Amino acid sequence: MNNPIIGIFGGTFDPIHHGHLACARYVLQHCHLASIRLMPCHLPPHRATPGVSSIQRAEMVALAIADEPQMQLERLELNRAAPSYTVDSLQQLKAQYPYERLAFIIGMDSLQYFTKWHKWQQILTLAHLIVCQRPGYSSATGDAPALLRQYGGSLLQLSQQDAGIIYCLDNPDFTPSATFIRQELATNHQAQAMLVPAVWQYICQQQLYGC
Ligand SMILES: Nc1ncnc2c1ncn2[C@@H]1O[C@H](COP(=O)(O)OP(=O)(O)OP(=O)(O)O)[C@@H](O)[C@H]1O
Ligand SMILES: O=C(O)c1ccc[n+]([C@@H]2O[C@H](COP(=O)([O-])O)[C@@H](O)[C@H]2O)c1
Repeated sequence: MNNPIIGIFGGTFDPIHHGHLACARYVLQHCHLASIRLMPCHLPPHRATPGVSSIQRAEMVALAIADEPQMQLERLELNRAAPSYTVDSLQQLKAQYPYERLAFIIGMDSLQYFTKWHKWQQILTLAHLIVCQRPGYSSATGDAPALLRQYGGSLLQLSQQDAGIIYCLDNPDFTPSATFIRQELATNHQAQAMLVPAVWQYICQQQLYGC
C-alpha cells in the first residue's frame, strides 16, 4: 500500500480567485489526493514583489477555503525572508511529513518555464507535478514538450511512484487570472464574479487593489 499523496498548491494568490479553487477541486476529484495545502509565497521568485503583503494574501486564502474541508492553508513560506523557492519548501514539508508523498500543483503557464525554476530537477525528486490546463497555454510550447517526454506519466504511475511524475490534467478552462482581476479592481472596482464573497469583502474592507 503506497503512502497517501498530499497536494501542495503554491501561488502568489494576489488575490486568490475562482480559477485557483476550480483547479484545486478538480485535482481533488480526479487525483485521489488526501488533501491540498494552499501555500501563498512571501517573495515570489520569478516576478516583482506584490503590493499586497503575504499576510493579507494568506488571509484571503484562508477566507476562500473556509468551506472547503479538504483544503488547508500552508503558512511555511510566510516566515521565510529569502525568495520563496519551491525546492526549499518541499524539503521542509518532506521533513515535516516523512510518511506522505507530495504533489506540487501548477498551471500550464508555470510548466512553460519550469526549467528556469531554482533546482528544478531536485523538485522532481521531492514531489510529483500535477499540471492544470490553462486557457492560452499549450503543452506543445515552452519547456512543456521536453519535460513531458522525460517525466510525463499517467495517474496510475503517479499513484505508484514516490515522486518525479509530471501528470497533466484534462480539465475544462478555468478563465480567471489574478492580473485581470487586479486590472478590473483598479479601473472599475468590480470583480465579484471571479472571487469568493468573503474575499471580495476583505478587499473592500482593507481597500486593496485601488478599491
Ligand atoms: N485559471 C487558472 N487555470 C489553471 N491554472 C491556474 C489558473 N489560475 C492560476 N493558476 C495556476 O495557479 C498557480 C498560482 O497562480 P497565481 O497565484 O500566480 O495566479 P494567476 O492568476 O496566475 O496570477 P497572475 O495573473 O498574477 O500571474 C500557478 O501555477 C498558475 O498557473
Ligand atoms: O522555485 C522557483 O524557482 C519558482 C519559480 C517560479 C514559481 N515558483 C512557485 O510557483 C508557484 C506559482 O507561482 P506564480 O508566480 O505563478 O504565483 C508559487 O508557489 C511560486 O513560489 C517557484
